[in-house]
Amino acid sequence: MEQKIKALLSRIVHPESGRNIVESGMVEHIDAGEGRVTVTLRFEKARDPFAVKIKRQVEEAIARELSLDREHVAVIVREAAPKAAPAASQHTFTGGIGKVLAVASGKGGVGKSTVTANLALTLRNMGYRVGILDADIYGPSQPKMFGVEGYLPDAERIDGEDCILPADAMGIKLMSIGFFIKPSDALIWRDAMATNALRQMIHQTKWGGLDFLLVDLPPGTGGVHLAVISELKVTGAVIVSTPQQVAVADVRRGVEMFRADKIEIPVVGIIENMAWFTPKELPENRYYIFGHGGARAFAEQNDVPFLGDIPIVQSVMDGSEEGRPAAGTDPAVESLYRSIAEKVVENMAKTC
Ligand SMILES: Nc1ncnc2c1ncn2[C@@H]1O[C@H](COP(=O)(O)OP(=O)(O)OP(=O)(O)O)[C@@H](O)[C@H]1O
Repeated sequence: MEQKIKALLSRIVHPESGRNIVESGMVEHIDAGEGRVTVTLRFEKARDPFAVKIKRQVEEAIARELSLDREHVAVIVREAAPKAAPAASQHTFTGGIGKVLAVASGKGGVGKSTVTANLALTLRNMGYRVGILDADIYGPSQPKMFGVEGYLPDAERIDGEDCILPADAMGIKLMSIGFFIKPSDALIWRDAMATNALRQMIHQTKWGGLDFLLVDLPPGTGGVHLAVISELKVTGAVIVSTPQQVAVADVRRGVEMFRADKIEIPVVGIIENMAWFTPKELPENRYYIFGHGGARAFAEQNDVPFLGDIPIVQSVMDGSEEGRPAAGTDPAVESLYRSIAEKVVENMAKTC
């Protein structure tokens, strides 16, 4: 039985090495019997970006070929310990990236990922070449925003270097930490593990030529922010806030983080999201549920440009659910984002 399993696993190839997983010694152990199979795979790299894909391929192949239920096939993934520091001479595919715009927020749930997706699509529709790096390790939502959740990145070899292919999300090159981990993994990830994977995603993704790379950061300030800042030359940052969040210390801390000594990343502006609500039947009415004007005042007091406000709109929420950002489908939302995107381009040209 073990030989039979080995034979079928030898058809599975690691996209980066190009060698089959049996030949390259990745199949550490096979335990077969009583209608159950357990396979232990060993990956040389910590957080190998292809571990999820290969694990799934192994499960599918065994279940299919041996006519077993999927729950009777267990694949254990073992990985090498993460390396403490990156290789100094690491090759990078970031050379064609023009400007890097970090999108940050003081707290979670304010719509930072939604704003990133809509802003990226607007820039794309204005004719720019755009990429998104979804670095929100605690809840990577860009794959869902663009309806590419099932995407499993493949590898390609260019000039002797391995690169990972990003998803094509409505003409935007999208690389997300969500392509490599299960949603249930996200919460238990520690910054150190995430940093290692992020570093690979930044440098190994085949970005090609981009005018803008938008980075969807986790909420708050932390290790991932520092990792992104140290691996990528971030040209500017945008802060997303809701009216009730705007005056609080978290937003100020966000601004201070980018402006800190030795970091010195210009804050391109602040966007107020969920600024008001207009019911469909009363299109002239605006209800400022969470307060009014706070972001503008904060911007003035802290010498940060105010980029604009976005109301609570059903189409924005539906767009995120359906994998089609509203800035590409709802003309009212499109025009709000257009005005914000123009200011972003202008402010980046001026200050970055
Ligand atoms: N302007 C808006 N109108 C209506 N719904 C919105 C708007 N902005 C965001 N939402 C909805 O609010 C929810 C949270 O948005 P999102 O996931 O973008 O927040 P986030 O700040 O990125 O959160 P996280 O902390 O998980 O990273 C989503 O359901 C989204 O569809």
